[in-house]
Parts: sequence; structure tokens; C-alpha cells
Amino acid sequence: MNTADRVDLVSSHTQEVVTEEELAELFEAGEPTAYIGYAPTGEMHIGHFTTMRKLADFLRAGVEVTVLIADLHAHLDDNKSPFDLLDARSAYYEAAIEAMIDAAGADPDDVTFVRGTDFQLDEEYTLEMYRMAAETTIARSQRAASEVVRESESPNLGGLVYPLMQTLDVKALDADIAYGGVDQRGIYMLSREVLPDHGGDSPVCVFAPLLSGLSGGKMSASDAASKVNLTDSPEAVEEKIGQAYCPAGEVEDNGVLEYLNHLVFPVLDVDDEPFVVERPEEYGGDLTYQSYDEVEADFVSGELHPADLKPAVADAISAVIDPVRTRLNDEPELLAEAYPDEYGGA
Ligand SMILES: N[C@@H](Cc1ccc(O)cc1)C(=O)O
Repeated sequence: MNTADRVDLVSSHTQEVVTEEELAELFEAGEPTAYIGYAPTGEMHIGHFTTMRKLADFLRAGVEVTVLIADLHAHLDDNKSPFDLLDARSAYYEAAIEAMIDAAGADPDDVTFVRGTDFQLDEEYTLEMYRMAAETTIARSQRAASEVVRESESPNLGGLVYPLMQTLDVKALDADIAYGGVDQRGIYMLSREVLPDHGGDSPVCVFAPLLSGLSGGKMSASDAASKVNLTDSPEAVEEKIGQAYCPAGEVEDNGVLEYLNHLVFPVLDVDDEPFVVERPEEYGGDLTYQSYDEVEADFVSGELHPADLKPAVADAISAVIDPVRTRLNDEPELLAEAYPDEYGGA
């Protein structure tokens, strides 16, 4: 693959790359490294899967990929994960992420997994963090993390240390590329600015779009119907997609179309199995699609109706998450130990 193709592949399905020129330079110089970090807090859902699916593109483009399970960050962010559950949640995230990478058609063995506590307590890292804390204003740190850490009237110190540590992770993991949702933008812009003064390089940043929830608007942790969980049965998926916000002809805030675009099509091998929307003969018969753009065009023109689209998308999503669901069902202790209040009962 030449540099232009590799840049295109890494940039596909993203919201923003800062900057494409720098990304091209990395490929010209050799084999770049990338990392994505996850703070093991709440249960993973298809939003995570969509972001993770892209790791297959990174690998195919010849990028070395590290997944950071940011255990300390999960606690620092307003105690979203209690300290005594960090290990169990990290184990659950690791297993789910492995299954997702596998389901996306890549080999999880090609990805390096690291936990934050593996290196964030090293003397050099800690010392550099104190230096950074001495040089960064509270306002700057708060602004950087404003879309990531939980907001409150009286914020904890942890949320201020959080972006500094995320910045130092880039250097500690030797990552040329920082990949994450576009909500991470504020933090990585801070990283780009300050890392050169702390013995590192400014990372190239690749940002994934934040997808809409199924109820319209952003996905919400408290609104169960707004997202498909990885353990949802095909019936549950069908029900959630069936009730999802998906007005005829409208693409904006339409989670059903977004998942089709960013998760289903990239995983489908369209030559072997195109995306098929079944329709009774009297309404024109089945529709067969090779690309997301064709689906969108038909949806916008009115040729494809939400009532026909939804069951097809539900089936496709179920098929994509099936291996992940199986893995989590095979090892029920992963969820039971990570979320004892919800799953620990029996
Ligand atoms: N901030 C990320 C987690 C993360 C933590 C540390 C990092 O170095 C990278 C990412 C999140 O919102 O989940």
C-alpha cells in the first residue's frame, strides 16, 4: 500500500485528522504506532464497537496498535469506577475489546494491551506529571477535559490530573498517533501543545465521530433504549432498532443509518454478502446494496422506507455483535465481577 492509500484508510470513517500532512509524513518515515485508551467505567455498547472496528483499518494500514485500559483514569473521573472494581472492569473491557477486534476481522494478537497502572506509577512518569501540574493552570486543564470528565459544581482534583496523565500516556506508550472519539479533542490538543516541552512529540490525532443514540441526539448512559448493548439478544436488538428515531428521508441524528455506515458496512464483505432489505413484491421486492451511499440515496429519495430498513439493520447489527455476545455469555463471571450490583446476584 502506498502512503496515500494508507492515509485514506486511516482517515476513513473519522471526523477529523490533525493533520493529514503529518500522518502522511509518519507513513513516509516507516511504521507508525497508534494507541487508543478506554477508561473501564460503564458497560460497553455498539458505540465502543464502532470506534474499535477502525483498529482493523489501522492494522491493515501497517500501524502498530496499542489498546490502553486506562484503569486509573476510570477512578480519577469522579470515581466512575470504585477502586476495588478496577481490576474486574479492566478484565471485562479487555475481553470485550478482544472479541470486538476479532469480530471486525482483525487478529487481537496483533494488538498490544496495556493497563494504566502498568506504567503510570513509574518514577519517571510520576515526576513528569508533577512538572506538568506545576506548569498547567486549573482553567486550562479543566477546559481540555470538559467533554470527557464528569462536570460538577465542585469538581475533584482527579479530573484535573486526568488530562495531564492522558498526555503523558502518549509519550509513555511511544505513540505517534492518538486515536479516540472527538470528545477527546480538547485533551489531545493540550498534548500537542505541551508534550514537546516534556520530552515527547506532538501526536497526530485521529478522531472518531460521536454517533447519535437511537432515541435521536447523543447516546446517553442513563437511557438504555438509546444504545444497543453487546449482550443484547437478536430480539432485543430488533426491538431497540424498531423503536429508534429514524424519520423517513432524514439523515441527521439518525443512529440507525450511522451504525449501518460506520459499523455494519465496514464489517460486511459486500462482494460475498451485500446488504439486503427484504420487501414484499407488492412494494417493489427486495433491495440489494453494495455500499452505504446507495442506501442513503434511496432513503433520502423515499425509495427506501424506515419500516423496511429497520429490520434489515437490526439483523445486520445482531450478526456483527454475535461473536462478542457469545464470548460474554460464555464467561458470565466477567460481567458479574465487573458490575456486581447489576450482574452479581445469581
Ligand atoms: N479519556 C478516555 C480514556 C483515556 C484515558 C487515558 C488515555 O491515555 C487515553 C484515553 C475516555 O474518555 O474514556
